[in-house]
Amino acid sequence: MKLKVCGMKNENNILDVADLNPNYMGFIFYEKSSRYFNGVIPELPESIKKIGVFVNATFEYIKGKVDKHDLQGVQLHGQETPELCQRLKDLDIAVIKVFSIKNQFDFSVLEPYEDVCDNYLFDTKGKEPGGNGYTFNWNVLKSYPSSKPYFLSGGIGLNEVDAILLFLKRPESYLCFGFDLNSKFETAAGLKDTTKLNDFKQKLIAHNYEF
Ligand SMILES: O=C(O)c1ccccc1NCC(=O)[C@H](O)[C@H](O)COP(=O)(O)O
Repeated sequence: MKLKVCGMKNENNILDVADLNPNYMGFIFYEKSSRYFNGVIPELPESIKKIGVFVNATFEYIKGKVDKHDLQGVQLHGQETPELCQRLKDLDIAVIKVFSIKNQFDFSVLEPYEDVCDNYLFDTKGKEPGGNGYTFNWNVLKSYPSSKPYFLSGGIGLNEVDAILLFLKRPESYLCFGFDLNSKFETAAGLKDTTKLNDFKQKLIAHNYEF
């Protein structure tokens, strides 16, 4: 299992979260977000991939942030085209394309992205392009047609652990390779509660899921 902690903002907090050794940390480069990242990312262990989160940004803007912060991947939350994904993939970084879901989803929209991104991330459709803080109907993923591993995201918190354990037993979850955690683990926008994050990880480890 992979753990991604998204919406990091504060340098000391980034280092504290790094001690939990998540597989990915997300930095939001979307100015309208309360988690907008405008700082310097401290040196992190190589095992933690730095992911930049963007919403309908241009190639030039994204590349600028990739170069400046030495990002290993990007997560695209808007209506980014397959062509843009391909250009970003050509930079030799991971491309995660996000699709937002509520109660239903037309999976045919994934088709043009199959060869141009590494993973999908399924988030909750809401007022904001991300960080809405509530879950979507995971039953929708029963008809997931792709063989690409995906992240489950959207409103995941400690209260969701039991539902996650049930979800992971279902056949459609075998391509779920990680969880993206954000607002449910915050004490303030962009400030993560390491105790809660650790509890989440340990609860899954206690059920024999490895990170
Ligand atoms: O978190 C934000 O403020 C945000 C704003 C705009 C685009 C993406 C954003 N977050 C990206 C994420 O990966 C979040 O972790 C994901 O949307 C789930 O957030 P939450 O529902 O708070 O768990």
